Amino acid sequence: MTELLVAGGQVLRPDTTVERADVLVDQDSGDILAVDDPGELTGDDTLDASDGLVIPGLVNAHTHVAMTLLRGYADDKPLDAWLQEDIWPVEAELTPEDVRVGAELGLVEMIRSGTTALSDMYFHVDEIAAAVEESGLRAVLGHTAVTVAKDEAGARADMQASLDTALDLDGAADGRIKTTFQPHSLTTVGEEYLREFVPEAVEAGLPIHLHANETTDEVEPLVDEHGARPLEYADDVGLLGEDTFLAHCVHVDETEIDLLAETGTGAVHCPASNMKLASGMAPVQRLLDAGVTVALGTDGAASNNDLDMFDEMRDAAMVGKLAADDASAVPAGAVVEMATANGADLLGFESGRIEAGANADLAVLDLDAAHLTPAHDLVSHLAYAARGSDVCHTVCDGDVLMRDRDLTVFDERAVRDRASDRARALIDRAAE
Ligand SMILES: N[C@@H](CCSC[C@H]1O[C@@H](n2cnc3c(=O)[nH]cnc32)[C@H](O)[C@@H]1O)C(=O)O
Ligand SMILES: [Zn+2]
Repeated sequence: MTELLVAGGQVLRPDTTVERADVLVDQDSGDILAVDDPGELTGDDTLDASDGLVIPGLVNAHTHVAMTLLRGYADDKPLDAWLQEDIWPVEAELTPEDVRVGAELGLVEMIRSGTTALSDMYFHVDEIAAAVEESGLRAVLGHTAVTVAKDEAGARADMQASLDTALDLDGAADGRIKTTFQPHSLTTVGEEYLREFVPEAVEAGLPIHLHANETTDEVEPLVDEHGARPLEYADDVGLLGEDTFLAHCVHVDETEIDLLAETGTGAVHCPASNMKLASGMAPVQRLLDAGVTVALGTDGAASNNDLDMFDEMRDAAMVGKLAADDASAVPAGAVVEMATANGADLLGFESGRIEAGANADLAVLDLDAAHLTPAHDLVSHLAYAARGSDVCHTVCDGDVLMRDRDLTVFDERAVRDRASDRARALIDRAAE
């Protein structure tokens, strides 16, 4: 057994208190063996956490990781126009190789900013899985199905591809990859396809991930068509339940919040994307008060425009207060839980907590910085003052993926060069 000691630091515990402790990791099983007082534990190798804060690896519970290639390509537009006029035409030109390097770029960015698990929605998923396998990170992947603007055969094939991908890839990369069945949203997948395929996914035991209630444009047509709120319709077609998590949930009313709580459906809040596309402000404190598990996601890099979960925590706390008109809403501890334990719970991973028996997925922040001085409250710093670039070490499944800011996986320079070249060629192709 090879044991790694994360030594000399302060540690964020599952109850969001911080204490001086060492963390012992079993690198073979990828689990945390023990958390104990400084100096009590010994290991074969040491990761120096002095001047550091050891936190669970952050969980990005909703993203489109390969969209890094479109970062800064189309800004300052609302969701519908942004997707239809800019994003979808370019995505139609994406090759498997593009998706591979876009994913690699996003995963590099995640490792650099202390994210160790992601939930992704995209296509050419084999390429994303290969990149995740190489990265050492943990991920929930899936093929996203869209049926609007497709003939019946094309629509059914896309839904079937979502089912097949989820069944085939589950458990890949030694169990670091899990999967979800992914209808894109309640307005981009037709009712007949949901009624046909959702029961199959549930029967197969597949978790489900989709976009829901992101903009008012997604709510009103459904209310007109079904005479019910979107999440009542989602419940009617069998989409809600403990194995489902919904991205966004911006425009949800009290009935829908209760429905999420009653069915145990999770919500992934994406504050930066919601602000940038002017989608609206999710009622996060009301969701939390109702007992809904709320996690955090960056969404794709084209609507954020980075994959830094520290920004997301800060944005969630800020816009949560504004939405509730209450400065005590969505406090620091709540956003830290959203970005760690809640995300892990929705994704179905034993991570998100620094405790014996949990996955050894963690990040160490260097606290020796002007913007983190003084240190009245390190949980406050995590939510409001820290940045992804403060992360000095990242560990996932017991493996050190970044040590002293040097990546041990990927040739970062080569990934960035290839991503820049492919992004440029992609935009040129789309313009032809
Ligand atoms: N475009 C493909 C499949 C969709 S993959 C997932 C999609 O979600 C898109 N996406 C990214 N951010 C958002 C968002 O905030 N809301 C809805 N879709 C988004 C993303 O660009 C990507 O096209 C098809 O038509 O078959
Ligand atoms: Zn999205």
